[in-house]
Amino acid sequence: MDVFRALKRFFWQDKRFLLGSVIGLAIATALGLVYPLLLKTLIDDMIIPGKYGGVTGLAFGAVGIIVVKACFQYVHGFSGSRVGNRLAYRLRNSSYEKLQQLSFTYYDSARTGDLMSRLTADIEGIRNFIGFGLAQLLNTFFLLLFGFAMMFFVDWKLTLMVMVTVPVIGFIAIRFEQNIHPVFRSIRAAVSRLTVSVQENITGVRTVKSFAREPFELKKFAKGNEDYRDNHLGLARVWAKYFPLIEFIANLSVAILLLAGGWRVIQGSLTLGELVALNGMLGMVVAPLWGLGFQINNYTQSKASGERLLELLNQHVSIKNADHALVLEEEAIKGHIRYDDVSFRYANRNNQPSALIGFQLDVPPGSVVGMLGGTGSGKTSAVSLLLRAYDVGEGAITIDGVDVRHIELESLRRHIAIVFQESFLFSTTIKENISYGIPDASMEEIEEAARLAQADGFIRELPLGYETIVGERGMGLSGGQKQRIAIARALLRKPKVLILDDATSALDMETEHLIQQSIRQVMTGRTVFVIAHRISSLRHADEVIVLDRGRIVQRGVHDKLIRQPGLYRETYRIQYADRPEELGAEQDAQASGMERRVTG
Ligand SMILES: Nc1ncnc2c1ncn2[C@@H]1O[C@H](COP(=O)(O)OP(=O)(O)OP(=O)(O)O)[C@@H](O)[C@H]1O
Repeated sequence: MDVFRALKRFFWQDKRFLLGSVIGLAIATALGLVYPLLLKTLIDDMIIPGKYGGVTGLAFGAVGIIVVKACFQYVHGFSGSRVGNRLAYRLRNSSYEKLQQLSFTYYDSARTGDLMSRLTADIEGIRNFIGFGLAQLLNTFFLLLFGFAMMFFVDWKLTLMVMVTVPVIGFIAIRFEQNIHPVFRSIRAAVSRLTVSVQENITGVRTVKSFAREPFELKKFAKGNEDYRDNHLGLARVWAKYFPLIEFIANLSVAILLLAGGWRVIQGSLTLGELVALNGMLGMVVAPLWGLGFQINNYTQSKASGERLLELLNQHVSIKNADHALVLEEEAIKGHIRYDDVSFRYANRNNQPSALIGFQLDVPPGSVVGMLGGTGSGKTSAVSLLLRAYDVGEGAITIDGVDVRHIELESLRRHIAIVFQESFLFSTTIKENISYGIPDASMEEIEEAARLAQADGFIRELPLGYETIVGERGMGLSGGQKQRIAIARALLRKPKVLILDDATSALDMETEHLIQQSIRQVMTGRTVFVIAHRISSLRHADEVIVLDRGRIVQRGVHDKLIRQPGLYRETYRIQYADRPEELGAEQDAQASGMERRVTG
């Protein structure tokens, strides 16, 4: 019950409904137990003595009981669904809120399908148990209590005889629970694996098809499906082992009653009505014992679901606000960024070299920093640390002298806009995608941002213009179009710091050049980080950092770097190799100290 104790905060405020559900069912059940007593009265007091006058009254009494019983059943159903649905609602909200709080580190290893199944199937399992299963489990207990109390009242000796089977059934039920719980846990895990595989297959369907890997995917799915089936077969095996045992022992008690009770009726120490009543009551008590397996199932299943949800809800949030964190005010922030001897290693890469080592950088407000380096050299990691996607391992990053760890997260991220390598668009209109960071932006502001990002033109050519729905539910856009929408989204925020992480890689050089000009115009006096593999994206930077395996190996302006041997010059040579005249002219210009713009 520890799991449910831990989940108490989600349903305890509705304890009245929980109680209503339990008490409603308990009273309805207790009323059901009155029928055998009515039968006893009918046989012993009316049929055998031949006094038929009371039969009508008895029938009306039975109808009355049916009506009251139905009312209490309604209370059970109504209260149960209230508590269950409210609990599920709160759990969904809290889990979703937790998903928003969890940091990048968590998502580095989380699987979408698994999270989806926690938020749907697992919550559903808990809703069913708290809403109905719990009341039914308690009802079985009440039924045993009231049932045997009434049987005691009719004939205690006979009742004691049939009761010997109850501890045996109880013992088997407990063993059953112990055996079935791990099976349920693995069923839930198998469902989650299956969901992950379907979700990944759908998301990556283009890759699957273009590599003609459908047979492989089918095989992979079949493996998961087999796993799921085998788990269910395992469940069926446990059922098959315990169910007949419980049924046999339950029926044994009926046989004991018929044998001993029949003998006593013949002897005259028990009336026929009493035997019929005892038989009826025993049937009522034994029936839920058969169902005990189902209820235990329900309980263990929802316990397994609860464990999975608690695992998510109790997940440690590694990046959060420090006590008395400083709120960065729009007017006060200058944007002076410093990396002081920063080293960093990803939590899931303990045995591997650090992503950044001794990273030192001073970025005065209003400057443009370029970053170049091979794949995996640490460029994205360096900028991710600035917005606290992760916290530095050693050293510190400061903005205007304040350690980013002491700045309120929301205000830190409000002033930094990042355009990622892969632009993500939500399944909504282009307009809403651009205004994602500033939901109340005016149409003019949105259009202006799109113009700056060279996106306005193609957006207007779409049949529904800015109202066109894109993303999963909408129409597809080219990589370059998506990048431009993502850049417009960032520019609309007029951030103090703009980070372009290979954000123009899908654009032709001319468009890229136009966007660079816009950015220079919008970001005057503000700080820009440009991560790129193209020299044309970096050549106007105030300082270019060249990274290799997490270390800064070169730094300086374009003019200086093309004269030094190293990655920058190599990249420059490769990219301009097919235009030796430009390379030559460039070098001549350098020699004569002239400035010449290369647009590529
Ligand atoms: N989320 C992550 N979890 C674990 N390791 C990571 C993660 N992101 C990056 N790494 C590793 O950290 C190192 C630096 O990666 P980073 O993404 O910073 O490189 P990069 O220079 O931006 O590369 P690219 O140009 O390919 O984007 C690499 O070894 C990479 O495998």
